[in-house]
Amino acid sequence: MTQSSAELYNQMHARSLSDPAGFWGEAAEEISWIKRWDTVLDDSKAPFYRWFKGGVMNTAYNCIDRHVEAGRGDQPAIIYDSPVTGTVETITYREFRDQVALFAGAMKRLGVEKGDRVILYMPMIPQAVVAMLACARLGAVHSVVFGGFAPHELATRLNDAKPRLIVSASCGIEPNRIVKYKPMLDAAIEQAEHKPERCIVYQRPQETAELVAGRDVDWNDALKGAVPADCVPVEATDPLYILYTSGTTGQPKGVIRDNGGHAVALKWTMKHIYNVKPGEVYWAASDVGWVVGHSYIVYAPLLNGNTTIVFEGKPVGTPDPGTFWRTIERHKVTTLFTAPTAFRAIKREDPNGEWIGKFDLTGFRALFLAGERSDPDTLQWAEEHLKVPVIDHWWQTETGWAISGNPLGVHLFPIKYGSATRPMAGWDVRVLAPDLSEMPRGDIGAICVKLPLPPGTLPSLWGADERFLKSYLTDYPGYYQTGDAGFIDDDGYVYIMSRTDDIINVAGHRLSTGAMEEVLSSHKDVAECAVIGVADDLKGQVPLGFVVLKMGVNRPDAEIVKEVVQLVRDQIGPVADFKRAVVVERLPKTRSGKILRGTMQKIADCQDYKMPATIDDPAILPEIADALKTLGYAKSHEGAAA
Ligand SMILES: CCC(=O)SCCNC(=O)CCNC(=O)[C@H](O)C(C)(C)COP(=O)(O)OP(=O)(O)OC[C@H]1O[C@@H](n2cnc3c(N)ncnc32)[C@H](O)[C@@H]1OP(=O)(O)O
Repeated sequence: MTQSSAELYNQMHARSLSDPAGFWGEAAEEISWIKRWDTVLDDSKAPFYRWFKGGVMNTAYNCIDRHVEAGRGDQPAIIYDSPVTGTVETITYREFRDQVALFAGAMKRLGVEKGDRVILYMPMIPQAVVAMLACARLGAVHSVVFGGFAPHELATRLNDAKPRLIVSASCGIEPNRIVKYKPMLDAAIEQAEHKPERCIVYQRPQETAELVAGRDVDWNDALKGAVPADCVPVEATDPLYILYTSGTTGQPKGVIRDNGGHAVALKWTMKHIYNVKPGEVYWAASDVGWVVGHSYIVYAPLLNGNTTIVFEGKPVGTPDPGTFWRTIERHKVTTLFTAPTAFRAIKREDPNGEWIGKFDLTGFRALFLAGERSDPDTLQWAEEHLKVPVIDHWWQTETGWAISGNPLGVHLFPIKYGSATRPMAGWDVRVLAPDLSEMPRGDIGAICVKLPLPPGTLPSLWGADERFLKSYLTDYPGYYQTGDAGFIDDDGYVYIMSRTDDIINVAGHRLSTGAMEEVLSSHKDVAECAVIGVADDLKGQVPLGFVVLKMGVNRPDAEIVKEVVQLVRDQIGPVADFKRAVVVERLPKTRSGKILRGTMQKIADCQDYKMPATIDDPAILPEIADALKTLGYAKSHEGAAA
């Protein structure tokens, strides 16, 4: 009797939980090791688990050199497609190996060694990927900072990661402006306590950055006379990169990714989750500054011997809403991965999908969505117009790859709108009540994952083991607390509904309202404040601020609002999209002084809410509703439902 593919998934998932060492030990055969591991899963220091302890390998070798040696030297490794500069450039695996080895040699000459940190502050150009892989080649630990962050955020990361070197570029290109990186880099270094020894700057034709003598080196000068560097053997458990993500305060969390477990897990996902074969063209339309960029623009496709697209553009406006389909046709992309917000932008400009029909998408097989909750309308629109499986999957910066999804390479489960389908191999997903009991199927609770987490997930936070324990492993002992709330239905489908903390998701970007409140509080006229995330048709959520002014301040409200908006842009960056704020007399609080942000958000989004039993002064809520109405929110608010 032949086994159905659904049974295959069931067996695979069950085995990955009952025999993780056997399961991932087999998956690790797909990776090239210099020395095999002593232990697949080391639990001797649980809850700090380590994968492939004793194993020695090099991630860059697995991403590049091994493919050249196996005959893929002439296959494109990277296609750089930049509608904002009108450039299309192809780099073969052989060329890529040579560029990476030479740049690694240049960094080595500047003193970068195994274990050193290197911060990359780069736009979406191939040099960003070259620099990432060059770090991996040397065993140096890269930390990529998204270009939409302001100098203050970069400075915070400099102080935490303490890099020896920064690699940057003269500018990024947004559709409406050139973003000069170098003044921001200089400002960040000025603000930071930790100063890097050197900076390498890639000068783009659109902008020439001024270099600081003795500290900054032009990318091309750094390469002159450099000796190509070999791959440095690293322990499987050595860090490959640090990627910062929003915490509940202004201090972001440095998620660590190791080398061995990461390579094993990501290679596995390409076949089992994405159903992509070596040699095919895979495109994650994101940014290397996010985990999607790390995992699915860079490491997973390269580990799998795919061609990856580095796309410097936006879903609309560069130049039109057909840019995704043009790119798929031009490069014969089989699989696209992007955030739902990108599709909402396209749908808004091309509601009938007319641009899709203009291109030949014959070889296009699947669309994957992640980064925020996929709204059913957008997903159905994509299904209807693309006529391929559209798969929502759920994961986080911390996890590095999908917790829950639809494993296209094993079995395509029927799609249920609003659900990220089933847990992937290695993920023992549970919905828990605060007393650790499991919620009945269909009931909402805290989504947690029973330890150990599979390979490729965060082993800790950079220099912050205690924060790692407190943030993820303390409230639900024996489990990883995802910070998401949701439920599992009778068929085992996972539904993610909301966050359990103050993190909001703006256009697929994870942001802390607490960090924004810290910025607002620093304004000289602000006595207290609150920031909430309100629903937005395009971006999913956008932040909205309330400020209470200090006694005696009598400047116009509009002036102060303008200043606080600018302050957040200057301190966090344009990516926060903090453009809406209002001055109020007072904030609604509980009798113990806790601001009722959840209630304010419900009023803004015109949702029913219950009058909190602990509210100090119920009369404040109508004041909040009136203030929200001035910004176009809470339009149909008529008061509390109960
Ligand atoms: C699964 C694990 C994860 O969640 S990893 C994270 C996954 N998330 C993603 O991949 C992000 C998906 N979102 C996007 O790619 C963009 O938001 C898309 C959809 C392309 C829209 O871009 P855009 O039109 O620029 O809007 P936005 O909200 O991103 O930008 C807000 C303001 O920030 C700016 N910005 C953006 N990127 C940069 C950059 N690299 N450098 C400098 N500035 C940047 C934008 O220009 C915009 O500025 P402004 O407010 O209009 O002046």
